[in-house]
Amino acid sequence: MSYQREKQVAIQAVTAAAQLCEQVRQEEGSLTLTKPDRSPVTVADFGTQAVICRVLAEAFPGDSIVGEENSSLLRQPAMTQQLTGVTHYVKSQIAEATPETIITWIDRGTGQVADRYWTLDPIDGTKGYVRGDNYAIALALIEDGEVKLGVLGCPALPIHPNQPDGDRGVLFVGVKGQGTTLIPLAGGQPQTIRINECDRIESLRLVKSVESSHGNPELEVAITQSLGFTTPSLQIDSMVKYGIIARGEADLYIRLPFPLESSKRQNIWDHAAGVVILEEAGGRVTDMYGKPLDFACGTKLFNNQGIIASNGAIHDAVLATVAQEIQAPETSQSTP
Ligand SMILES: Nc1ncnc2c1ncn2[C@@H]1O[C@H](COP(=O)(O)O)[C@@H](O)[C@H]1OP(=O)(O)O
Ligand SMILES: [Mg+2]
Ligand SMILES: [Mg+2]
Ligand SMILES: [Mg+2]
Repeated sequence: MSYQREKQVAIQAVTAAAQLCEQVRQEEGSLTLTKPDRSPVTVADFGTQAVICRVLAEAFPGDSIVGEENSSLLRQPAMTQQLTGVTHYVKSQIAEATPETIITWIDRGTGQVADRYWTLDPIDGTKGYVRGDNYAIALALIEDGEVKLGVLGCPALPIHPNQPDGDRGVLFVGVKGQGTTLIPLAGGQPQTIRINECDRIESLRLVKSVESSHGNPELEVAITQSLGFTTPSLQIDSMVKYGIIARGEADLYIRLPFPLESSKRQNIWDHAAGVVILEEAGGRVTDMYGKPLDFACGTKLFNNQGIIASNGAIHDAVLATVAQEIQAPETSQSTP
């Protein structure tokens, strides 16, 4: 299958969502609400899920969508003002939107994992978004447990890695068997991207989270030291990290549980789009034991622990080092 129509619809949906997110960030004062699990969510997370689910539902009415958000917080009587805010921004993208249709569209994203389904993180890296830094809108299509298409909208990412103060706003688009392209969010020619082919250890670079509570940073640093990395790491929020490796700006992203034996598992929407984007650019993604990620078992990666995403060439060496380091008790229990 060429996935041509899926790709075109996903790009259209993510581009509209990126415009919404940037409009909210420019116009809103206080952005953050708190979900029952204490994690942050904003008017833009809800607006983005509404817009993307609406576009997908129109184009592919039979497809299930598994998204991060649902409307339960927004439907509470105390949230009327926030729902009005979401409606205002969604209307900029879809003129006929009403509070009622928006609730329906958001909850269109509470579907089940199926033989064919979409997974959506309307804003990945909400903390980065609120801080004014990087974030990603992440949409992926999965068939038979394999990611076939991934689109990552990265509105705050510089288009050219060597021009950090230049124009921003990038779409990464990966299609199984067809490679990965980078397209400026404002429009322009798709450009095929590849991972960094250089395997000189001293030039290799880790890309890591800004938020230290999201992984096991001391162990992650111990692994890169053991591998011999000397180039300072990049720090960037969200799944943008996958795109950064896919275009050769960094070589490795490690996300390990804390503590190591934690039963917590990663959400499918936090990785699916990044996996196909990086693999189609020449990279490799597995769990910390080298197993492929299993997107067929539910909303979380229940069959996988930890994530290793790399330029491919160093992957086996990284897995061997991870295996060594996780057996060293003094690093495995370190505080993040
Ligand atoms: N306390 C947490 N533990 C693990 N993951 C988290 C936590 N809080 C947020 N996340 C998720 O981690 C990812 C971003 O982390 P990072 O930028 O450090 O890579 C996002 O998917 C984010 O969810 P969200 O999509 O709600 O932003
Ligand atoms: Mg969240
Ligand atoms: Mg996320
Ligand atoms: Mg999110």
